[in-house]
Amino acid sequence: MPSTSVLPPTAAAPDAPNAAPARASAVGTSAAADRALSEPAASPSATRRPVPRVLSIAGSDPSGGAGIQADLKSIAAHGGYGMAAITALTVQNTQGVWAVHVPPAAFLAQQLDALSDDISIDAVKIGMLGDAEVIAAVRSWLEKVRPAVVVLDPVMVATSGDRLLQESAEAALRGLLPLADLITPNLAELAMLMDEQEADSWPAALEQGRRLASVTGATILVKGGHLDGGSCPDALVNTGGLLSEEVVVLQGERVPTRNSHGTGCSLSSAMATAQARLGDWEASLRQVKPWLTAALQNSALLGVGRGNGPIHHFHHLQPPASALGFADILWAEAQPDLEAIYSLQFIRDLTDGSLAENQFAYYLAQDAIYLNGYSRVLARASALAPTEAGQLFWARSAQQCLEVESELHRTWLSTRTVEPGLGPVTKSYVDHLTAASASGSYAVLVAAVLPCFWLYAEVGKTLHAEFLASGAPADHPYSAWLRTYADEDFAAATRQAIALADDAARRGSEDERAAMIVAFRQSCRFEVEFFDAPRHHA
Ligand SMILES: Nc1ncnc2c1ncn2[C@@H]1O[C@H](COP(=O)(O)OP(=O)(O)O)[C@@H](O)[C@H]1O
Ligand SMILES: Cc1ncc(COP(=O)(O)OP(=O)(O)O)c(N)n1
Repeated sequence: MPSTSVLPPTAAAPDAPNAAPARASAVGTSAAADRALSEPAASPSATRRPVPRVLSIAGSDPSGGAGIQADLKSIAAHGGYGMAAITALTVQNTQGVWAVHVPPAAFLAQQLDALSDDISIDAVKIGMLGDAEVIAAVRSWLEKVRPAVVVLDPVMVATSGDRLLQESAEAALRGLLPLADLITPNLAELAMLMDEQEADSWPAALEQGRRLASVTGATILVKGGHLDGGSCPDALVNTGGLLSEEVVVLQGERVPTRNSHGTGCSLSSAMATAQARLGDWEASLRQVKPWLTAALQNSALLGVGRGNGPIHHFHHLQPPASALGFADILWAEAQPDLEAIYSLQFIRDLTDGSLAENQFAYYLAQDAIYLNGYSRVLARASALAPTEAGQLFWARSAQQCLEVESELHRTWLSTRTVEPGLGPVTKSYVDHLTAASASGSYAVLVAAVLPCFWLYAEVGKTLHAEFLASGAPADHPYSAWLRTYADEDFAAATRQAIALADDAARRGSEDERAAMIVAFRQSCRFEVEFFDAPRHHA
């Protein structure tokens, strides 16, 4: 920990108007390098507040995972009072950024002045800036109103690959760096700020971080999110003696999830808030990193979007994932696909009875082919099951599949004319299940076969309820089929399959559980495609 004797006096009294000490103006000046010693930014005692007032100057992400929206959640999750001045509006969801609109910089300047004229700001987090004019507006405000904690996340390109800062503004962003106390670049941003190649290893990243710390005088948070491998370290680097050592590394495990949308935004605003409360960067990172890891671990519970989903900022207000069954996590993962199924034309037409007969016939024929392959895979699950109850359940289910297949041919398909061929979606789905059965992992196999029980039962229950709610019209062409969805035996079998998956997850390793989620998600995706296939291939 830094001794208080090396720390300078307070930059601004907690309730006094924000003061504006002189700051170095460009990267690479010796004044900038000296700053860490002469005026290390966070002046602990004065900035420590039970509920710090934290301003985020960043872009808006309407999907709520990154930008201002993530910052406000992150600030609140760390006990701060959040404020937001919006630099840019994005058209964005979990799959990418589709457009960016940057309002006039003068309007942002007005917002910033209105805030600092009225409110003592304990910490500022700066995120997406968009263009050079916005950077200039933020810069002149920072030079005027110098909050005690300034965290700069040099947002340039989203994980999706979309640009969030005009290329022509990169030099202006470099010029802003010495005004920050903490800079939180990811590996690509770190390389760009140093005008060097991206680091290909953790030691190389730390070296690059050290160079950036030395030219800016700021503390650098080097992030390991984009590294390969099972670990995910972060490090604080300061060459001016602000930390207990020049480089302080915090090890961390990599969470096997693709829900990493907004991790950088959330981390930087959490650090700004924690620093305003604790006045110590190391203590702040020690508090923030485990929170972020848990927010990633619990992200599946949110079930937001079909791409890189957001993290769960308020996971600590809910039972932790470990207290929930693994099946709850799988169910959260399935929600986007379930929603996709309900919005399919095939499902809507089947429910209201307007579905073309050839599409229904194609669906039935593919179902029969699928059930045959599915039966073989269930038989394999029976062979691998660790308990007799599991062995019996999967064997019985395999047999029932063959019985339903033969019933389909005897009744539903006997009066219809359909091409008997194996459709592309059916083939891909069965191939995926067969690959899971060849993986040798019972847990992965059970996760792969589960959506066919679970999503089908859920969709069936909903469709049947809608059919009854519409008065169960006698002339509905698919009424007999919709009534089959009410089968209580299938619902009971589904409950048992879920319980067996839960049990398999409990017995499996961490890696196996991660592989279960991947296999389950893939099958959920195939469930959507299976219902959509008649529209394309009938
Ligand atoms: N899969 C993961 N598991 C654990 N921590 C992660 C994971 N992905 C990112 N992080 C953490 O999220 C934070 C943001 O890191 P990073 O992804 O490198 O930045 P950015 O979001 O700006 O691209 C860092 O603290 C990093 O360690
Ligand atoms: C409005 C907005 N600001 C920043 C980002 C980038 O967020 P970040 O946390 O750096 O990382 P990803 O979300 O790209 O993983 C954004 N997307 N939108």
